[in-house]
Amino acid sequence: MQNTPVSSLVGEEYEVEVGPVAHGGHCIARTEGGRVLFVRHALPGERVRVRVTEGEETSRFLRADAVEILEASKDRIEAPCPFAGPGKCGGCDWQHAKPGAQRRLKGEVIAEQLKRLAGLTPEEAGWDGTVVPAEGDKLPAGQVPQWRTRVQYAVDAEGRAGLRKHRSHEVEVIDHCMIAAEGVSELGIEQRAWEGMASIEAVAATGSQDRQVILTPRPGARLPLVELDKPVSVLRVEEKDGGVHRVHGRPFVRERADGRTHRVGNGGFWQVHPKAADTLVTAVMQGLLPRKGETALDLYCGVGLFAGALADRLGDQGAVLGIESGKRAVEDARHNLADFPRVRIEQGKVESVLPRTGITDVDLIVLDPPRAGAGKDTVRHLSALSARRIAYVACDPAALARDLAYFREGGYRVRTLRAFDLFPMTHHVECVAILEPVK
Ligand SMILES: C[S@@+](CC[C@H](N)C(=O)[O-])C[C@H]1O[C@@H](n2cnc3c(N)ncnc32)[C@H](O)[C@@H]1O
Repeated sequence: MQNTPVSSLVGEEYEVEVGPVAHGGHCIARTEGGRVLFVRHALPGERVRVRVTEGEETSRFLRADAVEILEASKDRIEAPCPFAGPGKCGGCDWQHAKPGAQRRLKGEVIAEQLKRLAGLTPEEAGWDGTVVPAEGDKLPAGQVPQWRTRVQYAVDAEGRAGLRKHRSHEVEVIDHCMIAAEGVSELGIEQRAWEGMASIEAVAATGSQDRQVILTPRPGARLPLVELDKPVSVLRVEEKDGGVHRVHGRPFVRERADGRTHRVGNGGFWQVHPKAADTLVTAVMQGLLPRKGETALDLYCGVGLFAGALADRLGDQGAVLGIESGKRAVEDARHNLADFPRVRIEQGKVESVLPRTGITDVDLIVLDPPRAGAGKDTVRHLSALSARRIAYVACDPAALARDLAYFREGGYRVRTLRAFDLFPMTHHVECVAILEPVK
């Protein structure tokens, strides 16, 4: 009895010309019959043989991997990582592209999203079209930046650590992740057996020696005795409800950015690239140009990265309100910003807390929402607060472009946009847009 539906096209092969890059780490191609393919492991302009990985006769598009390169792009290189490639680790999308080409591809995706969803050209967005590498990431050919300070490993049924395959629960067992920061690699997660664990997150803080391992056991499994060579704190996560418990050591790590130390507890959010927090604070402050005594909002504030940077610059007469949904992140933000009496952090969702604050005007706004963006209602609310400038920090160019269109309806235009390659080898990219009211 065959499980695969008769109409499945998985495993079918086609020879195709690869078209432009699309959001999500793949390129667009068409079969001779005109069927749209999202092709991974290919580059624009190449001629390749693809094998379908997802899709049926009736699907609007098919997903496929380039399994043979018939005519290669000049941007192609041999993937430096042995675990990258069709059917293997899903963590990196552009291992097979030269670093400069990776940034160009990300730039093309941003430009396409801006055009399609916000009707903006790069010039209209005040963007020079470049995606800038983080300081220190321009390396000689063949070398890969070791930037991932937080790595989420999956564990297979035999207790071996690895990374998930693309759009799959299957684990690609690895002995080393090339993009992991040295502090993460030194923990040797891949060299140990992790029976009974579902996943392991390894964290190497920036600017302190704090290291943390966060274990999620499978239901009923016992925790392994974690004896790593370095002093490492260990947390345990309940798989069913996400509750986090301290096993030993501190329940937080200390991250340095913008000349301050930030406590980040229970595996809460912190920028992953070691240069990201400083890069983004600099871009936001250069865009907002805060003045002494101004008032500001830091929305989706995490442990208070931008709220602290703003409070520092607004001085004793200024005031900052941060809003963050994570309970533990709010506790950390309040701790991190305790030396600023005129900073307040509210816990809850921006969309429900912001209307309750009764705030009717503010000088500056920073928003750094999760991948889904802020959405129409929140943007409409923000547009009515008469802010002199707004900084929008975005990890998803599609959500950014959608929200920029809402801001335009609210009377704001993009003054400048900058893009940073804070996730080398993957398709992810970070943008900072600075908005101001249309005069
Ligand atoms: C991209 S992170 C930014 C954190 C912080 N700005 C930083 O750079 O460290 C987004 C944050 O928004 C929080 N969050 C997600 N949805 C939210 C919502 N609807 N309202 C408030 N906070 C939310 C998450 O818990 C996370 O801390």
